[in-house]
Amino acid sequence: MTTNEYYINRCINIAKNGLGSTRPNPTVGAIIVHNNKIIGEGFTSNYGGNHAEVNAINSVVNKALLKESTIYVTLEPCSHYGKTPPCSDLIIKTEIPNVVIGCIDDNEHVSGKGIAKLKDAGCQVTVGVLEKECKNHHKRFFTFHNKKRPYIILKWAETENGFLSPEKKDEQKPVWITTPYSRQLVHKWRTEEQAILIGTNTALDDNPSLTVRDWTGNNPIRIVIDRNEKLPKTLSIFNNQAESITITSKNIDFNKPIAKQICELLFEKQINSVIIEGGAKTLQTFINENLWDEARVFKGNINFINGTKAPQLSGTIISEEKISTDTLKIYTND
Ligand SMILES: NC(=O)C1=CN([C@@H]2O[C@H](COP(=O)(O)OP(=O)(O)OC[C@H]3O[C@@H](n4cnc5c(N)ncnc54)[C@H](OP(=O)(O)O)[C@@H]3O)[C@@H](O)[C@H]2O)C=CC1
Ligand SMILES: Nc1c(N[C@@H]2O[C@H](COP(=O)(O)O)[C@@H](O)[C@H]2O)[nH]c(=O)[nH]c1=O
Ligand SMILES: [Zn+2]
Repeated sequence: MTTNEYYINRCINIAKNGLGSTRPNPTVGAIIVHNNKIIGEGFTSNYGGNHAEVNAINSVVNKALLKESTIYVTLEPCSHYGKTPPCSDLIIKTEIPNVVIGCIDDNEHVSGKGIAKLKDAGCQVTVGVLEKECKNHHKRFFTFHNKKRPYIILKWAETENGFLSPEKKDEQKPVWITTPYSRQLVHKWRTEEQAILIGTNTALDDNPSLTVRDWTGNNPIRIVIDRNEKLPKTLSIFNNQAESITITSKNIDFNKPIAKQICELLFEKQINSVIIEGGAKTLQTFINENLWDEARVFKGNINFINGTKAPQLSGTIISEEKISTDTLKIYTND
């Protein structure tokens, strides 16, 4: 790893602290280095707050050192007035001479303009350090801007013999296939996404609340498919712990492919990521319409004799790990 890569990698790690609280804005990480020493760090504040560069610059105790420093940042510094003034202007004003950038911001308001501004002011700018890793870190933001839809994560838990739920259930709650450790990880994931979506049968059969209880962070917006508006408002998904949106035949046409229409609806609502937690029909609908980016599939070590079969998916496995007695495989769609 080169020195530049080492520092950009640090920016990515710092940025992860802001995942889920800056939405729909990207969660950027920035550090300031003077003579091979990190003198400032920052990540994007909650939506509407400071950008990462501002937080990093503010955190430097001896501001006189800025004139001899390098600022590292995962995404091109902004050049436009949004909720805050342009970061490229601040870098120029504070006279930081060197700027190292992970990837270009292809949002039409920025798209190279931040870099041009910095260069025009005489800054030494290096672009594309750990570009792939930075683009991956900003995957929600890039998918939203380039594909005009949210980043879509499919998630389910299946038994060793491939079932999501048993044929018969006595109670209106989930039958747990995975261990509490995996469930805690799922709650962490919920904090990282702007929305969570389930199908009608899951809402009725499991009565899930879809909130974050085993981790600290924001609850996602809960979205449920309810073609005929038959779901009782007493279900936990409609409680006041988080926002809920219902997708009915009033806002989409159920005679046409629905995943595409749901994506359009979420794009209109500025939702840049969604985790789809089932059931089988809903997950398979998004797979069949090829509207998914990542699938996180748990296999627990129990079996059901019969029941709802797990979805069928083909993708590339990018990681496989053991979580207690569960196996978690992550697929990407490429
Ligand atoms: N192990 C796990 O990870 C999970 C397990 N589950 C289990 O899965 C079971 C539910 O799965 P499943 O029955 O497949 O149900 P879903 O939750 O996917 O709901 C499917 C229903 O949604 C409505 N819908 C209408 N159009 C569509 C469409 N095009 N695509 C999808 N849904 C549409 C339909 O209801 P209508 O006909 O009324 O309009 C349909 O029957 C439950 O028993 C639950 O316990 C659920 C989530 C995760
Ligand atoms: N059964 C099962 C899962 N079920 C999923 O979790 C939802 C329950 O959410 P909540 O009410 O917030 O706890 C449920 O409706 C379904 O989407 N998830 C898993 O990781 N492992 C499991 O074994
Ligand atoms: Zn900015």
